[in-house]
Amino acid sequence: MSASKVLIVTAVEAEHEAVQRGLDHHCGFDVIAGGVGLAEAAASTAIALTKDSYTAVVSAGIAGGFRAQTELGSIVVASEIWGADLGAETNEGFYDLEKLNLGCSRYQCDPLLTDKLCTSIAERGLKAQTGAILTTAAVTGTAKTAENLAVRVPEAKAEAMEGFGVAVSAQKFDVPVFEIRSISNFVGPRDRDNWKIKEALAVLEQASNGLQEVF
Ligand SMILES: O=C(O)c1cccc(C(=O)CC[C@H]2O[C@@H](n3cnc4c(=O)[nH]cnc43)[C@H](O)[C@@H]2O)c1
Repeated sequence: MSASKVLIVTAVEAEHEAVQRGLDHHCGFDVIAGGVGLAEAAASTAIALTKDSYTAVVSAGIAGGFRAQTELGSIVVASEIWGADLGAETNEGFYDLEKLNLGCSRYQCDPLLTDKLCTSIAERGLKAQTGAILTTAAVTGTAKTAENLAVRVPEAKAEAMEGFGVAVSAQKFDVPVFEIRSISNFVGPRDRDNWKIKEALAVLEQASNGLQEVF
């Protein structure tokens, strides 16, 4: 069986450093800060995948949690990665790419490895759960938008800005994709002053250590 080599893609340098600190050994893991947003993440992931071959790709970073579903400082491991903005707004509601017959707007993550990853993270004393992670072009800033997303995707646990971009590039290279997010804030009215970024980065560091048991 070939040795595993995992590409971990964060958005910003602070997340990149947190993931690096969490890995006891870096062999078998390449960590890059791919940039903020779906486009940057997709391009950075694709470039990395042309330069080396990987057995898995992981989108990792902080995220907003849906208030009824998560706690600040907890971890969400994606069972599904949604491109939540991809589609059309209509008088009858939001039509995703599947409904428009224009392509794929969500990726399923391998359930066995997703569950193993969630267990490995929980064994480190962290609160961890699996669920859908939405990728949005912007950080939700109102209660109405948060409600609309939660109604449209009841299984949504978290919202971030890169996962679907990482997933699209991974899929084009036929590499399994995963996403792990530490919850820094709640999805809803913009409350930037109460984001717990430092705490979420510390949790991301601890959770990253769990990657070594799974991959
Ligand atoms: O609104 C601000 O002033 C502000 C200040 C610092 C950071 C931001 C961001 O937009 C961070 C986006 C960045 O972090 C991830 N993230 C974290 N929480 C959320 C969220 O609730 N919704 C979407 N993305 C989130 C995201 O993946 C980006 O990498 C804003």
